[in-house]
Amino acid sequence: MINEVPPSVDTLWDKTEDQFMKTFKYYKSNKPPPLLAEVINIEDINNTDKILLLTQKNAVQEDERAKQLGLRELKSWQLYSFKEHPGLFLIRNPFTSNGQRYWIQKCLQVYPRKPNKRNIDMETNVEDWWEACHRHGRCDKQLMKKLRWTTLGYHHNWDTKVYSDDNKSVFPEELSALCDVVARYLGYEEFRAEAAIVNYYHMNSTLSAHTDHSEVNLEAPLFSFSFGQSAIFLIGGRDKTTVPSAILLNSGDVMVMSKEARLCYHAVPKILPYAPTPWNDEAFDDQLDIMYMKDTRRSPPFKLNEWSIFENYIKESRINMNVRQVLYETQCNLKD
Ligand SMILES: O=C(O)CCC(=O)C(=O)O
Ligand SMILES: [Fe+2]
Repeated sequence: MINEVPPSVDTLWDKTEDQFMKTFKYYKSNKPPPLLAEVINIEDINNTDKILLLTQKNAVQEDERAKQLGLRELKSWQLYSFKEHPGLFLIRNPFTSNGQRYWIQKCLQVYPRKPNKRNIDMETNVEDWWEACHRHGRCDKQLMKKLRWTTLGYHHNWDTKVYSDDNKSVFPEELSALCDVVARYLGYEEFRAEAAIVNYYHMNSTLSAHTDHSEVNLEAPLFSFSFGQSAIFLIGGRDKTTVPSAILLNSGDVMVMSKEARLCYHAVPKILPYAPTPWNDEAFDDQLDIMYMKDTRRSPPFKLNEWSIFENYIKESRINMNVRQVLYETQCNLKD
């Protein structure tokens, strides 16, 4: 009788190895730069059999808020799913040019204001970061580069990873409406935007492997909006032994992590320049009749002639708005 060969130490090691980290390092590298042939790019879908176009134009119900939020008609949206990642969806840039400008402006001029929390709070107590960056007609590049995140609604606690009813501010109405439109499009009628992290990336920034599990309700989807330069987004499995897929996220793209994908490891190992400038394509003054843009309560009126200062930022940066529901629909706060 032939003895079965016991699994070698090598094979055991392979199974438990941090495959995620290996892939992360590969894409993060500058010398040599990574090859992009394996990266899933929805702008080049003929090149991949890993995604499916799901859009059913006839079945889509329009939402009258879409235009006000800088979104195109819902029937023109392209929705993709990923064969290897159940629950992961990507809507290819559903924003108009003015829509992109509007959200970029909100993320720079409005969301990083107190009482929202920011990484820079450790070293400065400026009320209004964007204003401080542009005081006296100058541009403080050093302060500008320092902002890496700001949190909205229930503030993410980076140390304890636990949300608290005592640590939240009002969630921006327009961002909640944006998520509501996207959530309904996907059949999530009950979704409530309650917490967001706005991430600011420069060309050399990365975001390491993590899962987002602080929310009480992990059954609700997570909505991720990307603007500016592109990112290689990695998504793997529930632990780091799965080799992750690499997906290119471009300006305007909306990624939705639901069900299984909501629990999976993900990361951003690389920011890549994005040659098109969709925020310029058809941005005209006469399209600025967007209701939320006229909302002057929390943000100054949107002025097109100011766009150049936002453009200077976004042509060398990426912004990601990462929005979550924290509670179950039956809860009003964490203590319920
Ligand atoms: O920047 C991204 O695309 C992902 C951000 C993210 O995963 C997070 O904020 O938890
Ligand atoms: Fe995340």
